[in-house]
Amino acid sequence: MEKRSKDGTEFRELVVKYGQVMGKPNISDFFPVLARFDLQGIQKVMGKPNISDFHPAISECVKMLSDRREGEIQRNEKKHLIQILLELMEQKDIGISQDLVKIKAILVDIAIGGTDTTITMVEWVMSELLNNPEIMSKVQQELKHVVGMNNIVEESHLPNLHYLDAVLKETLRLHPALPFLLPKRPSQSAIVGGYKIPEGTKVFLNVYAIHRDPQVWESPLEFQPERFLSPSTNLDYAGNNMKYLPFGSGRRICAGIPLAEKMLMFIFASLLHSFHWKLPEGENVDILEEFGLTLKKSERRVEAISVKPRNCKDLDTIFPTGFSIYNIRVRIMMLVGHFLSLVRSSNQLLSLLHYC
Ligand code: HEM
Repeated sequence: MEKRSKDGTEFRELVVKYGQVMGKPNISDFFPVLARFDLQGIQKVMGKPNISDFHPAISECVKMLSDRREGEIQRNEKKHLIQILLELMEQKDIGISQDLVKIKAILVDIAIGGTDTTITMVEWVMSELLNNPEIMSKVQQELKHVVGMNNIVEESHLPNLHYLDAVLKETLRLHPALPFLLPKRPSQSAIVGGYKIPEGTKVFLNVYAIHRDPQVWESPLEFQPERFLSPSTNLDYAGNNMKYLPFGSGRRICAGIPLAEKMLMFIFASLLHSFHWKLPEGENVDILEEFGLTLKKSERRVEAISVKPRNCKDLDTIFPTGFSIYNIRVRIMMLVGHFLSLVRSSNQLLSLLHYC
């Protein structure tokens, strides 16, 4: 247990370090001729900026599961994501070539793409709700109506939680987890808006600025979930409307949207259904941002008081009464693992891989 917790902490620090270095402006991107001098020491800090940083952790995971695979399948136990990937690796007729390096790359993509972004969004959503108690109370009213106070939140309730959905969308508008998306490099030169973008240029798209542009958003700096409830707005995460792109757009759009959406809905529906949350008297959550690939809160530790309105055994295990937002970060790692274990059929996974 102690080892797992140490490995988890190291892994999390690695993911954060990776994000910080990837997001740092690098003079070599503007003057590639300087790249070999590594003037800002970015290459040095990063070591080898590729997935080999993650190999020990991922390799150990793949080996552990590969060793246990046979026995578990025979005992008809539930298959794990990695087991399904390993099985796909052995099938030749599925139209996707898998090898261990690709499996590791997929796991690293999931680890980097799926954890820090989700954790960061949990912090922003909770901060906005704590600063806007009347909005939190509306979400709780909706939960009372849709779920009822004698039930626990189930997956089937999620599509009916329209106001919570609007709160998440509004938070992703004001605080997009990846404010410049992921950098792209065009394979051909192109002219965009009159500017020539030479082939191979590193391009960042400033979604943060688009989401706060007064020409396309009314009162853009105000937190107003209602703007996502109007049928005329009709904004989703599919990246079809260029004024709202929290998950990007086009062929490199986030591969984990259904998982991310469901996790955030489930987490907040559960947290707000079972607990009342408030800040100590007279305090506000600071919403200052920290620069990096992921848009983090600069002050992470927010002490919120959670008052449990009723006994809820399952949630007690994951979220004991009186924990702070900071503690949620640790718990999310558990939840991401839990949700990934829901991807059980190779068909589901195959369709995911086709999109990756
Ligand atoms: C709230 C949570 C999340 C947010 C806000 C988010 C956002 C994003 C964004 C903005 C991109 C870049 C898209 C672009 O550059 O056009 C991206 C890429 C990606 N995301 Fe997510 N993501 C989240 C959760 C997840 C999860 C849970 C997974 C998987 C388990 C995931 C997997 C990926 C992958 C693999 C990519 C790279 C896609 C590619 O380059 O083809 N993300 N995400």
